[in-house]
Amino acid sequence: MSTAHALRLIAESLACERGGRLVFEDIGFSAGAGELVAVIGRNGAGKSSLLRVVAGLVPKTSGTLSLEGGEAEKSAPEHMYYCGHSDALKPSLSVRENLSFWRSYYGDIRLDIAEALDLFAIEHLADLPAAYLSAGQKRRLSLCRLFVSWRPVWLLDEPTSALDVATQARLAELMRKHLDEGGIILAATHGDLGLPPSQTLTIGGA
Ligand SMILES: Nc1ncnc2c1ncn2[C@@H]1O[C@H](COP(=O)(O)OP(=O)(O)OP(=O)(O)O)[C@@H](O)[C@H]1O
Repeated sequence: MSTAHALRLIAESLACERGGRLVFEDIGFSAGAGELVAVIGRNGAGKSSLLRVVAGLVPKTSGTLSLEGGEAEKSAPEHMYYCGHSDALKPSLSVRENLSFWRSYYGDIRLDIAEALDLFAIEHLADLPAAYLSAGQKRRLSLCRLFVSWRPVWLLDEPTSALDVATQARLAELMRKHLDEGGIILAATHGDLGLPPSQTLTIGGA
């Protein structure tokens, strides 16, 4: 956790093609520890694609990406959590089992399962199969993953979608805490994240 204070995520002249079509080009940013970058733009502009490129899930067509100040033995994506539109839950596993899976997958254990579920007030749902959760409950569970293990860079794709107003405020509070601890957040959004971004990156000319 201590290395995070020297962290800097730098992207230069990034371009991305999907399905043989150029989605964006010449995208750059530099985000240091404690910074929130809001990624904005119209539907289909490439916000999700950018987050997926940064996470190493989609190849960049050109440009450079680097993470300075990370742990030498880890790759850049190993410093990152990617929370996409789909909540990445296994429907037949219980809420607790889903979170346990991610906790052992990510390592660097931080909170226990009950503590993490409690952050988003879903501890009472721990034994329910994920398939039975409402959309907002699924999103809450997906966000709990951020807290079971420590990863300094959070890539959040419309993190407030499906969340009620109180839970959006809770997420903003927890994002603030992560930034105060030296984390970096890139969040694609069409709305208000509940805390002011350090910088705004517009994809596709909005
Ligand atoms: N797997 C894929 N294969 C081909 N094209 C894709 C693929 N995924 C996304 N695209 C295309 O890439 C473009 C950018 O999509 P992306 O999801 O990154 O946009 P976005 O800015 O996040 O949109 P939204 O605001 O609607 O979520 C779209 O035109 C989309 O159709």
